[in-house]
Amino acid sequence: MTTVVIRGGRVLRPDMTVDRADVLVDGETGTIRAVGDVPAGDEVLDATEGLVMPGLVNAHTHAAMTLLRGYADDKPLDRWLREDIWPTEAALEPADVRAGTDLAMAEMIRSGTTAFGDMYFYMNEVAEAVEAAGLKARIAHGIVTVGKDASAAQDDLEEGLYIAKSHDGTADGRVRTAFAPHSLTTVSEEQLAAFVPKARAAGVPLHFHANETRDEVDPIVAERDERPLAYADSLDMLSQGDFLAHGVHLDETEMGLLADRGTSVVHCPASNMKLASGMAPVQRLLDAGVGVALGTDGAASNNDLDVFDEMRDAAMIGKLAAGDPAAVAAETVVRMATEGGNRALGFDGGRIEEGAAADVVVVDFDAPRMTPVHDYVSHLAYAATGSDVRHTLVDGRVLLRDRKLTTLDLDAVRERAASRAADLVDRAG
Ligand SMILES: CSC[C@H]1O[C@@H](n2cnc3c(O)ncnc32)[C@H](O)[C@@H]1O
Ligand SMILES: [Zn+2]
Repeated sequence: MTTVVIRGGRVLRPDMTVDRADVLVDGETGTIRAVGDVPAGDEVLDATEGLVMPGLVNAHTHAAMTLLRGYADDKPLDRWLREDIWPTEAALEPADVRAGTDLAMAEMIRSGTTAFGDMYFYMNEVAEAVEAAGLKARIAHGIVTVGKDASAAQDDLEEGLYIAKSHDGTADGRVRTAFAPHSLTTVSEEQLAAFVPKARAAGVPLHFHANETRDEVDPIVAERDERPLAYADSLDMLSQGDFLAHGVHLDETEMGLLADRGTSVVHCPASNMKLASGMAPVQRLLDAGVGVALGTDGAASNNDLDVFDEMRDAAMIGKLAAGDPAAVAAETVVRMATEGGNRALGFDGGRIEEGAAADVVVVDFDAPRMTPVHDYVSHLAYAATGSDVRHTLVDGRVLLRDRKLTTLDLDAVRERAASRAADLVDRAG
């Protein structure tokens, strides 16, 4: 099957207008061949009462944390990580990560995500899982050296570099990589100074958590008498193509630095709310010219991987943070979830137009929740959920057809994930 016609629906154009059009995608080249009156294809997908739009991008997650969904809730970040998450993750095995990642991808494909940014452990398994499921991902081994002896820390840093070098461009270019020190407080200055240049030499971007909580920012300022992103910049950690997660507590100078350097911020509104980390200054970031994408963060701090929810949350909390209902408007969050995510991860999706990557979803507009339709973009931002997604395609390949996964066996994936999660929690004691 090389060409697919998506027939009978409306199309969300790059300028955010909507009109009646069919779309022809080419599974050989992975691109959109035509939009409008299109010739016949090898396969037809029905889009009646649907909207054809660019696939959503979940630009910051820890996919296999689906195994820890609902395991520990209602604590602030630092206590949640130290008391619950890190002790349990210490018992992770490679097969857990495969099972949790498969579950995450099933959830993401079903809710219209076509690419994700992942930072976790056992990333050889993640690369294999992404290749098999057909999604796109920029993956990275997450490096935490705090609390480790010198040799274990060195191994962790080397593993981060090895994963970045060995998987980049695999799966026909669907798997890309990054170098991912977990944060500015969990990897030391000496280690960052030694390894960031190696990542630069390897030509991979950086992905790290930054400015997430006051408890993380204040000690950096107290110890160094400089803001976290000034410190990161001094270590060459802010470049074009790099992306940092959260960016909640930022001052104007840091926002200017991000804009100047071309570093994206992945806004994670649900995780920031659940952990009470704070309200990111999203409209101010956009006004400063910073690229902003959306991420769910891991399923343990969200607790789902639905980027539609993230759009709605981003719009709602963005207005609250700005004290302005016009801030972070519907069109803005749709752009953040599509173009912004692709830009942050360095993929070429995000537009329904001839020649663009065929990362495409069809969203049903026939649910009571979506009726009437005065404004399609309004519904995408404020009313739709992942359960409204009918079809998902990546590089022109159908991964969800009429709500049924084509590359993952959902029952088997759920069963394996539930069983590995139970064993993991037992092992962790
Ligand atoms: C070293 S792999 C990634 C690491 O990050 C942890 N994590 C999950 N959510 C967050 C968050 O919001 N801030 C910081 N770190 C987070 C995850 O459990 C892994 O240990
Ligand atoms: Zn995270």
